[in-house]
Amino acid sequence: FFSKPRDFSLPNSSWGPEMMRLYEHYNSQCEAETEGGGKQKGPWRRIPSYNRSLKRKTSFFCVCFSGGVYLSKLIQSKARLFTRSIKEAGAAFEYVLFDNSDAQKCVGILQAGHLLEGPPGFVHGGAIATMIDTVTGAHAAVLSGPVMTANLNINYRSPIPLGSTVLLESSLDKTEGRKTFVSCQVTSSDGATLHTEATALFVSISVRKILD
Ligand SMILES: CCCCC/C=C\C/C=C\C/C=C\C/C=C\CCCC(=O)SCCNC(=O)CCNC(=O)[C@H](O)C(C)(C)COP(=O)(O)OP(=O)(O)OC[C@H]1O[C@@H](n2cnc3c(N)ncnc32)[C@H](O)[C@@H]1OP(=O)(O)O
Repeated sequence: FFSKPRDFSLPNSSWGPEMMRLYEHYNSQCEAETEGGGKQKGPWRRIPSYNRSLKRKTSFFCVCFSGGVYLSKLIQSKARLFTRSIKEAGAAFEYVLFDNSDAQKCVGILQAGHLLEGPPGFVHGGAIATMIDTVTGAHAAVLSGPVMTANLNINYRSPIPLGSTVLLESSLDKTEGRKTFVSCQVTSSDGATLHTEATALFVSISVRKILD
């Protein structure tokens, strides 16, 4: 029943204690206290959830060759960001991203819901890849503006139990012209278990070129 864009990165009733603990840990560092007792910007910044609001124009190609204006418009009007497409709170991807521009790092806190099952009791590898793409992609976009994933290389080290909360940490490796290289580690919420490691390459794009 949401007619307006909503910020999905804020706590809801499905968030468990570990999700809340990590959220508070980073959120409390979004503001720092000055010597005079006032408030100033802290090292971390919460990234509000991205709500798709682009309207594409219907091209001549769409009208004539790919299902017509109706299908094209219908699909576009229903389009939603994949990771925010399941409405039941806690059922799939519950996550929040924080960015630290001085450290050139971005973290994602993920609580993996029951619809993300792969092997019985564990999170699907594609869902893990989706979240790595999301955290590294948002990080690259913060650093370099509009980008697309050109390469994503993942090593799955230990399975992620369904329902658990994990931390995804993205670090900038280097930028070279239009290319932004980042690395990502997925660990258990206490940092004791390394679940997944990845490297990713993002290439800067012209949004106008893609939409046209
Ligand atoms: C409408 C788009 C809006 C974009 C909005 C952006 C940000 C929005 C903000 C926040 C969003 C928040 C959350 C979003 C959530 C998650 C992010 C999801 C991201 C994705 O899920 S996105 C979908 C999957 N993604 C694709 O669907 C890409 C298909 N692909 C292409 O669209 C082209 O392939 C492209 C554009 C990548 C490059 O094409 P191009 O023509 O612009 O550039 P070109 O080919 O010349 O490459 C330039 C230099 O990159 C090197 N290079 C290229 N590819 C390489 C590779 N694979 N390995 C090693 N090097 C590579 C070349 O070797 C050259 O290097 P050099 O300059 O040194 O010669």
